Amino acid sequence: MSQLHPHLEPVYADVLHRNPGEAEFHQAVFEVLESLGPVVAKRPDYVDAQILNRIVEPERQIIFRVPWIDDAGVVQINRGFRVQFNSALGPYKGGLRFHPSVYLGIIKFLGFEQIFKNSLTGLPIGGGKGGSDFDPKGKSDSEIMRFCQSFMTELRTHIGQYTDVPAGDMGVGGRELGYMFGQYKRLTNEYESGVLTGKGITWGGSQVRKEATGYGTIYFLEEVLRSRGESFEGKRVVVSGSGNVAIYAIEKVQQLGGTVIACSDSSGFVVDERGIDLELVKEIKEVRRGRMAEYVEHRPHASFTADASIWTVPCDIAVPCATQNELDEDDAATLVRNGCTVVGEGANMPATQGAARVFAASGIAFAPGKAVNAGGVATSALEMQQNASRDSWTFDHTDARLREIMQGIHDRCAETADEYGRPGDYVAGANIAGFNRVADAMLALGVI
Ligand SMILES: NC(=O)C1=CN([C@@H]2O[C@H](COP(=O)(O)OP(=O)(O)OC[C@H]3O[C@@H](n4cnc5c(N)ncnc54)[C@H](O)[C@@H]3O)[C@@H](O)[C@H]2O)C=CC1
Ligand SMILES: O=C(O)CCC(=O)C(=O)O
Repeated sequence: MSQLHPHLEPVYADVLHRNPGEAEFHQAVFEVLESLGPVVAKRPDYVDAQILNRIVEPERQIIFRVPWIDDAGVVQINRGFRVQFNSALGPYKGGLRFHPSVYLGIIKFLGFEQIFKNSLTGLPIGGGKGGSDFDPKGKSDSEIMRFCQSFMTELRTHIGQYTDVPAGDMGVGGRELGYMFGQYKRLTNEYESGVLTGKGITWGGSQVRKEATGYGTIYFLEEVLRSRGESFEGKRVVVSGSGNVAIYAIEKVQQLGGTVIACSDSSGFVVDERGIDLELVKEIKEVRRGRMAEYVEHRPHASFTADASIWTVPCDIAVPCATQNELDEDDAATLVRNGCTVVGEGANMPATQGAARVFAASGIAFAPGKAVNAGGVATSALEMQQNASRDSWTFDHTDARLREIMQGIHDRCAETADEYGRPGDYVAGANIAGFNRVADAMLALGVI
């Protein structure tokens, strides 16, 4: 707490007191407050209007029962969540996560991050997040469908194109969104395309949404490299994870001339010095829904290592794209020692606070998830635009918009860091630029 500005210490103390046991939420709040000292010093009106105390309290938190019947005919019960965190800039917007680790603290950390991320896009979207402790691993298609239908039966009361627009996150992709949209349509008797994003192309989705978080991550890092007079050409890159974000981050690195030599899943990591065979990863993960260990059965020169850290693999650029707190202080020190010069968070909060401190002290470029991975939600906002105008843009047009948005986010972070006396500090730049836009809107809307 000693690193916080005196106006911010009581805000954080209150968060700890009011949200006991929610470690990830505490971490996400601390990381933002840590950057805001210069802002509160400059803007006493934010302090007077209690903007800080208000922004850390969700506008609404919904927790509900999700009963469903498994293939053996046994009734199962999961818990569903939707945290509608802040709607100063637009309807709540953020994904749904299905993972056994999900509890209120995870959803609140993700929803809190989403406020600033969505603000950074410059688009009219507020912040929210949801999900369930349902574990999709090993479930049949029919079980996934029954779960999604039950989840949506309750969620539908709380969402809508002008209210709250969910999308995918871990464990929620095109298949799950399809089942949820189908159930929403059935319950409401309306084809309200704008209620969910990440939809399939034939039923109201946008080109590039599937690729957007991964591509956007690499477009952001391309700008980081450009600002240092470098490019992806010839760079050795390590990408953790092998899900939606990781797969399309790998694809874009390869298109830009870099070599991704390692990727992972929760069981371990693969190293392929000839470059990861992305078609094989897509086949294993998107089609077979299998494990990364299967990779080496097809590429015997590659290696698979179970239960160890992927960050021991020497690289120029590290892109964590799996999950929160997957890269700790020791991993960060190893990366720096091995010559890594750029780290960009494709996942939400993958670096621990200790890791972030190591990166900051080492002077390497470290760019936070709320800026780097904002391309997913930005393209969701483009999907909402297309739905509202009953339009459908081409892949190239949408991709060009995404690239432009990511360049804008990069420049906004870099310029804000300069303006607040923290040149090169993408963490401070992202937190301050994201916060200021929301704070100004909250001031204008009065005490609500
Ligand atoms: N899907 C999206 O549009 C967006 C996702 N994100 C974030 O990106 C991250 C990944 O999300 P998705 O790719 O959508 O999920 P996903 O469910 O498609 O893939 C997650 C991948 O991470 C792996 N994984 C999980 N825990 C791991 C661990 N401890 N070590 C190594 N691998 C692990 C899984 O095996 C899987 O391959 C999450 O932090 C998510 O919140 C952020 C912005 C948008
Ligand atoms: O596309 C969206 O609405 C949300 C994506 C998301 O969950 C995220 O940015 O973490």
